[in-house]
Amino acid sequence: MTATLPGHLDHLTDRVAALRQETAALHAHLPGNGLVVWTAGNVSQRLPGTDLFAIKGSGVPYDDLTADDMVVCDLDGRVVLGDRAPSSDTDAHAYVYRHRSDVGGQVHTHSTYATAWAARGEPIPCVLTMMADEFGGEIPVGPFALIGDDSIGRGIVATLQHSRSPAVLMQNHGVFTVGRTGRAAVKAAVMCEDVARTVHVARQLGSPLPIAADDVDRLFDRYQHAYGQ
Ligand SMILES: O=C(CO)[C@@H](O)[C@H](O)COP(=O)(O)O
Repeated sequence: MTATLPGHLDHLTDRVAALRQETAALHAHLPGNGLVVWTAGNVSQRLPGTDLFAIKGSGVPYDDLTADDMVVCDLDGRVVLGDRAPSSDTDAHAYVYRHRSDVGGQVHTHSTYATAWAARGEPIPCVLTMMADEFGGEIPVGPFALIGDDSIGRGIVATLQHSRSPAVLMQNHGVFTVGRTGRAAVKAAVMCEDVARTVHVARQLGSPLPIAADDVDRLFDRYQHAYGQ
């Protein structure tokens, strides 16, 4: 239990407080979009330019989440601030932050449709323009990994190395997403569930049509670089 930052990190006090507040607030999007039940899932965010990140305390109900329930850890997963035991996935998130300097936020959910694909170990094929836009191809499947150490993180990093997708379906487990910010990772988790559901329904009706690889590239490029304001 550490109620204040260690002395050498004193200068980060205000930024860490803001990070904990923002990370707590992002969690509301998970039950809000039907991506989790009870205490499943978590969000983390890196404090930019530092070796720190904030993550949900383990097993804390979403209704009760406040900034004080966000545990601040270093990139080895050691707690530097917080009264709670950190998320079961802390070592996994830490591994991803250590190996992906471009990642500023991560989300984990057990959202129903995407997790049903994970249970079968089947990637979601790129058959929707929205998938090309956000994921740049299929949503890949990572290996089965036990919970509690960095095994999940290793699977995430290894799988996403060969993909433009910010989401990976960890086999028999669920969805893990990465983003430049926590908000971007939340968006990827919301969109992952949406396309998982649509492609599932399409498969009940027939055979979804793949999108040609060069069209996937064009769609991805437009959405990533020209879409929006
Ligand atoms: O599935 C897992 C473990 O990967 C978690 O999502 C749990 O469902 C929630 O764990 P905490 O973050 O509350 O420890």
